[in-house]
Amino acid sequence: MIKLKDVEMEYDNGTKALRGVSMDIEDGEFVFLVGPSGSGKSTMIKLLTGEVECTAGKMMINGFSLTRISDRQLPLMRRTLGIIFQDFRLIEKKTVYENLAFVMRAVGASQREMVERIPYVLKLVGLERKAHSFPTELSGGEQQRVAIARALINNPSTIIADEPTGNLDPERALDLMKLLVKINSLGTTVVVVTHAKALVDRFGKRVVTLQTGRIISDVVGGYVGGKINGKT
Ligand SMILES: Nc1ncnc2c1ncn2[C@@H]1O[C@H](COP(=O)(O)OP(=O)(O)OP(=O)(O)O)[C@@H](O)[C@H]1O
Repeated sequence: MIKLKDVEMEYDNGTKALRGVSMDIEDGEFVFLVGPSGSGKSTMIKLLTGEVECTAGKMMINGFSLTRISDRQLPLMRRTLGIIFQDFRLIEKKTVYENLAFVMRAVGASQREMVERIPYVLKLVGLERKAHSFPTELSGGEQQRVAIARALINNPSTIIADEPTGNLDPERALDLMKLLVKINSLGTTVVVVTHAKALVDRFGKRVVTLQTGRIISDVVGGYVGGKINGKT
């Protein structure tokens, strides 16, 4: 579970990126985080992943209190998260299989666990036939699916995706969102930051809208400035 209480984030130069954000995300929820440029979405992702610390307020992520987390606990908290970046961040000199094995090895998985888990996750994202391809041999949509497979490989309880459809054409973007919905239906909490409002509208999920560092709307099935709960 993710819990934010009166969270503020002020950067060193005095910019207040978040101004008193409170929000709960239950286990198993699917949440879109939307808002105009500069509204604080990336800052929120950085806080959730422990990349930066909030300057006021309280945060709990999957049982860890981020406001007083130790250096020893931070990697353990991060293991509960699978993070999907817009620019994929795959290792180009490794095959798809090796990219995934690398991440499993980092948490001490055995060869046997890898041989079982990697084909399962590749099948889930529809890439079972690309295990031995290199990232440069894949389309943008396929590379993004490898990035999703990598985020899932260590079975995190929460997936956090930062603009995952940013580099994809509309059809691929829709497929990718459907894949995230499928992953969510298998029990993983999913938080997606996106600009793709048209896509968000199609799914009828919870939508949290940020504006100038504040939550201005938190509804199921729509976003502020367009349709809310299916009504205009
Ligand atoms: N490292 C930083 N130092 C100072 N100010 C920052 C820093 N990163 C972001 N900001 C500022 O914080 C505010 C929120 O930025 P943030 O990147 O979180 O917005 P965003 O909603 O993700 O925007 P976009 O959709 O354009 O990516 C902006 O005013 C931005 O200029």
